[in-house]
Amino acid sequence: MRKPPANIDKQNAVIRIRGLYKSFDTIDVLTGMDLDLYKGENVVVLGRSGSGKSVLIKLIAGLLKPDSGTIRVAGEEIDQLSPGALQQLRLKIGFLYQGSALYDSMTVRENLEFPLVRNSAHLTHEERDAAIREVLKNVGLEQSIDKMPAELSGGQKKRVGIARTLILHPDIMLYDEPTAGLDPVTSGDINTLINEVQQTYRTSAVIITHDLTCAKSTGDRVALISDGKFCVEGSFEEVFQSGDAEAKKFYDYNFIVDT
Ligand SMILES: Nc1ncnc2c1ncn2[C@@H]1O[C@H](COP(=O)(O)OP(=O)(O)OP(=O)(O)O)[C@@H](O)[C@H]1O
Repeated sequence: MRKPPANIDKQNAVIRIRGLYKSFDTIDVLTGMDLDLYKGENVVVLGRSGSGKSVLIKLIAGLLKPDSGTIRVAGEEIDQLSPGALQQLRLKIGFLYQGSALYDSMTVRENLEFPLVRNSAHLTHEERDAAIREVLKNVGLEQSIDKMPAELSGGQKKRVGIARTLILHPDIMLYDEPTAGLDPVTSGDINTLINEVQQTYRTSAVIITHDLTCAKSTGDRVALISDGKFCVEGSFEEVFQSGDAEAKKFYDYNFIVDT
């Protein structure tokens, strides 16, 4: 699948990262990374295992602190924010964790109600119910409202995970390997959903993945990490026709589904 064109505002960077460094003990993970994510844009971040993709999105979400460099999210420099202000900013960010991170002992409805009760306490019971039904409809899972996570397939769990982040209407989505562990057809459905989310909710997104089909299908721009920074970025074709040695290795060992 080819990425449908998006409405991107190049004058408006919702994430701006400059000179980002992050180390753990003796490992230098990010070594001076720069990145802009524009309003309405999906950027796919590719990189080998251990190259720092998850560290990058945890830094963006304020879950880790940088050693140096700046990260501006929605106009705020996150390192400078008080805990309360960071909490407020986080409401603008939807984070889809690799394992979807659903509460196993709660139904789908309860999983979606949880963030609403915590963060939108003013809503009435009826308004909460309407919000849950609307978001489930938008991810194609209205019928599963009373199911337990154990009764759902991997793809359905991802959909509920996406619904749970969307219910707070985030401006920015961070997808951590959204197709990992899914078969190619279900992965294709998730890629389609990521693009629908971009259009319906006007989100900007960072999508980290190893999956080049996902990159090609969902990325308005693709950026490849090597040695702690981006070695090449551009459209999918630009990156993989660039002649960059890391991009070539990445491409040669991937299986791309062309539908
Ligand atoms: N909290 C932490 N403490 C110590 N080291 C960490 C921590 N988080 C990440 N690392 C290290 O940082 C490096 C980058 O990890 P990261 O999870 O970002 O890789 P990744 O590119 O997401 O890999 P994968 O594709 O396998 O998920 C790894 O060497 C990892 O061991």
